[in-house]
Amino acid sequence: MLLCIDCGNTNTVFSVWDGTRFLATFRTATEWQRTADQYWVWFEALARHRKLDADITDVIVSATVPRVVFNLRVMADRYFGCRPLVVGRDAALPTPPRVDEGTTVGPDRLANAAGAYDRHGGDLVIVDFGTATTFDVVDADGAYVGGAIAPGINLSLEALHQAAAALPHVDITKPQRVVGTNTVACMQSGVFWGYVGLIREITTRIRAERARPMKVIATGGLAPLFQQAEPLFDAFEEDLTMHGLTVIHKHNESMK
Ligand SMILES: Nc1ncnc2c1ncn2[C@@H]1O[C@H](COP(=O)(O)OP(=O)(O)OP(=O)(O)O)[C@@H](O)[C@H]1O
Ligand SMILES: CC(C)(CO)[C@@H](O)C(=O)NCCC(=O)O
Ligand SMILES: [K+]
Repeated sequence: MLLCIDCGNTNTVFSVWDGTRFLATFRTATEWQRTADQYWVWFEALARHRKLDADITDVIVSATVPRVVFNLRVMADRYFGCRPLVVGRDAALPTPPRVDEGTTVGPDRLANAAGAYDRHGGDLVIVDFGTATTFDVVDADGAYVGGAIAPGINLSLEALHQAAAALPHVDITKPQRVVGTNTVACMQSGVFWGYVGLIREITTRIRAERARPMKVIATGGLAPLFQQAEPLFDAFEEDLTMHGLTVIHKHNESMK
């Protein structure tokens, strides 16, 4: 079985893929100091709790935090007896990205592109609501060809709180009104409706710049909240990055 690891700047997610479906998904905060043994103790305890009979033979990693790769490699070697495929380092992609020379595209964006192309074909914009909100553009042949990076929603709210003494910590929600009548409502309005505008503007401009119809695919925990307010996306894929990792793994297997 394949263990897919998506290490974001905020959260690290382990998903076990049996070749047809994901049997289990476990989430933990990303901490670059975590050792191979710590990962394994955490994973093994949850797997046992879920009575997961997972014989992991392969590991694939997307790490937006480069420092975690070393310990994940040690974990794969020590506990699963395998050498992991690391996206952006030793994993071949179904279609290589077309970006400026010397640019290192985030591995999560490359996985998103591979996963979305597999499910929807080409000419896509993927909107991923993580630590950052990323827009990934996928060409007709499945290549990642660029996009946009905006601050993430929780990051924007946190930045307000950090920088302004009178602004509290606030969680995102869809406000009833645009005109807030208290501090929290004002902050939620600014970030929520500001984001609706940001998403609409960037997807509209990408479509215009590329002068062709493009499907907009959303992923990440906060996507449904925005779709509720306005039809911004053509589809929502909960597990897009993970699905992309299985696609990249399969491609590498087929080349052996
Ligand atoms: N209504 C909500 N309010 C606040 N947070 C939410 C809400 N719904 C989902 N979330 C959070 O959104 C996050 C979605 O995770 P996702 O994997 O998309 O990105 P992330 O883990 O935050 O970022 P990264 O992948 O960059 O580490 C989860 O941490 C989840 O708890
Ligand atoms: C933009 C993030 C932080 C989103 O997780 C990640 O994809 C990343 O670190 N990217 C590197 C830069 C780039 O993708 O162009
Ligand atoms: K993510």
